[in-house]
Amino acid sequence: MDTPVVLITEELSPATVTALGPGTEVRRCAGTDRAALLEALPEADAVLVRSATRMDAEAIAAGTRLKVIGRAGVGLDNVDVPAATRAGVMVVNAPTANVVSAAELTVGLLLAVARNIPQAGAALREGHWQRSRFTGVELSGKTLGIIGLGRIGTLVAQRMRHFDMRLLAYDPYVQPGHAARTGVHMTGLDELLAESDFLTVHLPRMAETAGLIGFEALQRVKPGVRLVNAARGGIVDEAELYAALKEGRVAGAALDVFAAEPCTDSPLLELDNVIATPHLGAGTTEAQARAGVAVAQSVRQALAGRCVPEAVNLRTGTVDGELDPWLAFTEQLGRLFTATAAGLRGKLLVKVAGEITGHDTTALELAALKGALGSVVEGGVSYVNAPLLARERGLGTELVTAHDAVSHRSLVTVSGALPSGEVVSVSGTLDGPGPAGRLVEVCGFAVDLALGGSMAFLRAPAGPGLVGAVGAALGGVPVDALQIAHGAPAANTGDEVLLALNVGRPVPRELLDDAALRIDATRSWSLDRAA
Ligand SMILES: NC(=O)c1ccc[n+]([C@@H]2O[C@H](COP(=O)([O-])OP(=O)(O)OC[C@H]3O[C@@H](n4cnc5c(N)ncnc54)[C@H](O)[C@@H]3O)[C@@H](O)[C@H]2O)c1
Ligand SMILES: O=C(O)[C@H](O)COP(=O)(O)O
Repeated sequence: MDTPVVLITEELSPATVTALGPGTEVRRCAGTDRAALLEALPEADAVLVRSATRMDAEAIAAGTRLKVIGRAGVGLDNVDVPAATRAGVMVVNAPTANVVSAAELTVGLLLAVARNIPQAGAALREGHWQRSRFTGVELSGKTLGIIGLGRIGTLVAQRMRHFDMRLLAYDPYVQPGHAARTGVHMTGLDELLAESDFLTVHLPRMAETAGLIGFEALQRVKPGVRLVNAARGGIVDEAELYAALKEGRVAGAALDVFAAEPCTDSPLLELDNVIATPHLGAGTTEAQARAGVAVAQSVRQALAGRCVPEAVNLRTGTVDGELDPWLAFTEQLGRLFTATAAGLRGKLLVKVAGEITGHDTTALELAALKGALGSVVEGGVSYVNAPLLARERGLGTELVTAHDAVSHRSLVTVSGALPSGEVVSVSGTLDGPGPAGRLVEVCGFAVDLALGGSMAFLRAPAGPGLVGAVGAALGGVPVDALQIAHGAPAANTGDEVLLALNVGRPVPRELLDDAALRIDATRSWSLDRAA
């Protein structure tokens, strides 16, 4: 396999590259240079971005080899996650890496806007010792209205409690118990706006929140309120804020984020009662190291073809290391299922039994689906888009678990019913000899063959001379193992047997047809080595 190319499009901590390890080729381009980005993406297996690189549908489509987009930070408003999902590209972020830094910056901005610290410092540098001009207000005893009580909002609340502030929050999605534990009183937005001396915004930017603090909200604020936004630009309407600041209804604003970034020419920057920072919330050595390393580790896993449970567009639980080999194995079973069923209809049932059920096996359902769809869907199937592709084809999936795997320590079975009602199933286990895992059942026939590489199967009436006839038909195809399998006791396999073969190279269709003809096979199929 070629060394995967990881494209880094923004300034990331040096620890990020170290965490990517030696098995990747790191390339760089400026994510804000659209032409350079679109030119570099077709050769990238992974792209690492922060908030300034627009990974929209066009950029994702340009990344024809792309397997993963790593966002070294929280916000994903610059990544078109649905477009990535459709393209089978995993999206990973580092949702907690910079929250403490963002909360600490918010505390700094609250203090700065209360005490005019940047303005006073700038005046002093210009030679003006002006004490009364920069008289501020205390935080103690005032009410802080927190809009969005998620990770950062909560950290801000925890910190501002120690400034003796009364804490209100508006967040319709937060459980009252959580707020109470943080010492915050939940209110409606109107009440919060009317009562707060300071407002701080900690929402994601999305359709519902864009412009939330606009004309109407700013009409309802307590006169003289001071506002901090270190979340996302555009949640506070900049033109309306400008008007409110000019009027004095809002006494001051501290802004770390802007609707369009970089932003150096906003009229807001001309106002004395506005202080501003250039999107510095995550700008600490610690946050950058944490975000870069977390995302690099996820990217490595994704490039190794593993499930990354932290991926935002992946439907799975935690994946224990012990489950890793079962993922690839179950994918193989999924491929064999499709070859055996000669199609996919209705529902794919994934049964996991035995010791591995001690782990969260949700990912095995995805693995089976990925394998089952892989050979029949054009354009690449990944853990990410497999559920979507299945839904589009009307294919359902169900995972069932059982403690007891009967004669194996652990067993995975992938099965489904054909329109005729016939049930197709394939079962295998990783227990026992051989690294590839063993195929132990095919449609009720008990086999014991290595699963992997190329295989061929013929279902035919029992009788003498089967092996010789098949051997003669396959001619020069090297046969590593051949078994005549009989139906398991409870299986409805009639008087038929299954000839199952491990072969050294794919069996050409015409040779398999010839073999089938010679033994009156009712069905024959093959599985080629996975690409
Ligand atoms: N300035 C920076 O550098 C910086 C750094 C980190 C994060 N951020 C931004 O800060 C914001 C908050 O980050 P977080 O990690 O706390 O996110 P989070 O998801 O933990 O919290 C967001 C909260 O907003 C609430 N919410 C969503 N829609 C709402 C609505 N319509 N009304 C009220 N509440 C609503 C959610 O219930 C959630 O509790 C994000 O936009 C993130 O991108 C900025
Ligand atoms: O969403 C985030 O993580 C912050 O806004 C930080 O963005 P940045 O990585 O571009 O600094």
